[in-house]
Amino acid sequence: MSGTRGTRVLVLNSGSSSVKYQLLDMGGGGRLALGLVERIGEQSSRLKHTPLATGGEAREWTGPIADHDAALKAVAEELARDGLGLDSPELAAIGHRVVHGGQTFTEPTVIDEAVLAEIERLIPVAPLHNPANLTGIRTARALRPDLPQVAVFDTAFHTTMPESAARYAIDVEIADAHRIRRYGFHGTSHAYVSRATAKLLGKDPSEANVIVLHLGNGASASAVRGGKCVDTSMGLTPLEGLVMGTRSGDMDPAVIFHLMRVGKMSTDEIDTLLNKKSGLIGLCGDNDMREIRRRIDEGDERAQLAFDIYIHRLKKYIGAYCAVLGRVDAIAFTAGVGENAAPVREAAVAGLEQLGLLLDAELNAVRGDEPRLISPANSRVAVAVVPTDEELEIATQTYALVGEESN
Ligand SMILES: Nc1ncnc2c1ncn2[C@@H]1O[C@H](COP(=O)(O)OP(=O)(O)O)[C@@H](O)[C@H]1O
Ligand SMILES: CC(=O)OP(=O)(O)O
Ligand SMILES: [Mg+2]
Repeated sequence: MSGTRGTRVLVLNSGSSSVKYQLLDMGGGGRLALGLVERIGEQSSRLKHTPLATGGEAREWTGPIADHDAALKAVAEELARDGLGLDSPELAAIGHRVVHGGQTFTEPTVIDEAVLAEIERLIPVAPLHNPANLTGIRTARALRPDLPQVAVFDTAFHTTMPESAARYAIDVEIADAHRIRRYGFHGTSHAYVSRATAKLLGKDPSEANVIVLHLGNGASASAVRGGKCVDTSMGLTPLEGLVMGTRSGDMDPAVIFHLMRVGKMSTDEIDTLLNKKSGLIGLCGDNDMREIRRRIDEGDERAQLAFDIYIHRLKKYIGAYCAVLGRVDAIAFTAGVGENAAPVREAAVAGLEQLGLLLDAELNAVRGDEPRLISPANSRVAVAVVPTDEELEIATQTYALVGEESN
């Protein structure tokens, strides 16, 4: 069976309300198709599918897509229209992004019932993500029960964090009994981007110290020393750290007791408040950085305040990780905001000359899909924009594992 397997890998990156996907030929054919389903669960769900293999035009439609199961079936239909359907014998495996792997999963893992049960057990510590990941896996398994399905965990890259960074300063027995520690997320992106940044500097990853700022809807920073993560901003769950689209990031935990005792809010209400109604959307009503910048240009003070709080937090993490690493070779901006929002990069680095960080305004304004430097030659620390590619990284890890297993 394995000898007849093809070389294609379908990657599914299921977010809380979206699915990003890519079909790649790992035998040298590159990307065959990619796309995105967003606003799942709303009336105006949107699917955008780009059939790269056939050189066809991107197809786009909007309409209600109820859940991740329906989203994946819609994706399968689009792929089938291009002759790239999930029934293809050329498909070697399906790779899934899984956000929380706890301490159990430190490597890409072929999914079986026991793996599914563990991902399900971890739902309380990734409430926005693991349920969507599970639905994606179950639907994909139903469509192709014969194919290996591989989970690639966001948490895996962060398992090298020393105990001094991974532990909270709480009672050790209680922490261990409940497996409370800092796991970190977006690890596939931090791994890919830190390596790509080293390459941009002409260094081997084992020689480069890099701060990666992954700024998407969820956002996290990591300190990577010689290719290994030594600290990251997310913790037990993807709620800690930076200000995000809808999540608060760092806060005095006593805010929660106060909301319970004085605000009379329930645990679930507070959970929803901090995960879905905080961050940029809580501060100004918008979580899309494009919209926030547009409002700032019109003089909107709430949008300006949200932006300032977002930048203040980001700066604190840059400073902290300079201290953690001691020597920093580069800072890399990535993900939707990091790759596209020049004003965010400019504001985050402004005033950090003492830390060796300079920005070239003209380079910062250039748009592009390739990794690029945005600092002048005399900047002691290089500042870079390095587009992430979680799907490619997941495909690479999936194919390596499936190839290994079939030998
Ligand atoms: N041109 C742009 N300028 C500013 N922000 C942008 C731009 N394009 C995308 N973004 C931001 O990127 C975010 C999505 O980033 P992405 O990495 O795709 O997030 P996720 O994977 O978490 O859904 C959007 O919410 C938006 O704020
Ligand atoms: C872990 C996490 O926050 O992921 P995302 O940015 O996709 O929401
Ligand atoms: Mg993302």
